[in-house]
Amino acid sequence: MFKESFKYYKSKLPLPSLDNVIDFNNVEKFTKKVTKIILKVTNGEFFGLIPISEWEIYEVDQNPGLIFIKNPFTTLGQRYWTVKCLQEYTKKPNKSNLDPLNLVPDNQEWWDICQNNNDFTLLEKLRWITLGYHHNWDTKIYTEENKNDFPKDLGDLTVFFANTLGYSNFNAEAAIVNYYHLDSTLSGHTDHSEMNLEAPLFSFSLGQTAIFLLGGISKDTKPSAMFLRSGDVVIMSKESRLCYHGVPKIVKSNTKSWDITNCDVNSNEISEEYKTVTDLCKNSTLWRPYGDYLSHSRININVRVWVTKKTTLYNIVNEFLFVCHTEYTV
Ligand SMILES: O=C(O)CCC(=O)C(=O)O
Ligand SMILES: [Fe+2]
Repeated sequence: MFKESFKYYKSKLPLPSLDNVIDFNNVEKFTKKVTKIILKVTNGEFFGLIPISEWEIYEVDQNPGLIFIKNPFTTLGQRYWTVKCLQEYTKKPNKSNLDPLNLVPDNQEWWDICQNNNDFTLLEKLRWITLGYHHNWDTKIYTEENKNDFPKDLGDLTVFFANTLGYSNFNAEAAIVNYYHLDSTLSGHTDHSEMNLEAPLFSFSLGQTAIFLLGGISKDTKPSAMFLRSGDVVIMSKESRLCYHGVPKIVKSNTKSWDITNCDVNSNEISEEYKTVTDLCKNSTLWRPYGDYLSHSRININVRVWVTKKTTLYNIVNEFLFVCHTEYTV
């Protein structure tokens, strides 16, 4: 069933109908498929995010544990993470699919070469990078020998989401950043290599829109299809943590939420840690190549491992309380 849906949405001829794809921008149409979640926590702030009290959060009824947060990022927040994913996280010692191809000389950076030489071919060749504990694609394992420091800013962001959702001991230790173009797909898979399979996965999307499929623990379950747009956050927790998922199609978005200039692009209250990159984001000339990239690509940051097992009584109680305070139907 998963494969069938994947093929259906991937097809170019005939093009699929997108009528059944859950659209959180038009949630009234899907009241029988999603449940709105009201958080207990309403205060707390994090750089680049709108206040928690304004977050729109849903759970997909057919997939308990699949939590969707409709773009909680500000314009500046989306720009910040885009710049980090293209210009900084792509640097060594982080690993990428380009490493074995030897296309980037040791003393140079992928993003700089692409920009200086206008090298669109090299730009499009980047498909993934890994951060922290590097996922070994051949053995599908993480090891102590194959790890680097996890970026503090991305760790802090993910922990902020985890704490807000009731995962009070979450510790971001590894991530995969996926780079998609308009013809890219990601076939159905489960993420089961992590040592701690109880910890949720956090996924942050930027740029073009994905059709995301989430099925069951075997390929026999018909998956739910949903749009993931720029800024949307998906959390695969509980029963959904080990379910089959994939991206059969990228669709061109008709809005650019990373380009709404009257948002907070000019905001001044930015802490030192974020200042250099945010200055770049606010400068329309310096921002342009990043905006151009987003206009034909999608970036997905998948913070996916919590190697350390930190189940405490406090954790269990906290997660239980979170569930108790959430249920109500749209
Ligand atoms: O791009 C996405 O939304 C999903 C990525 C994913 O499933 C993965 O990196 O394991
Ligand atoms: Fe995955």
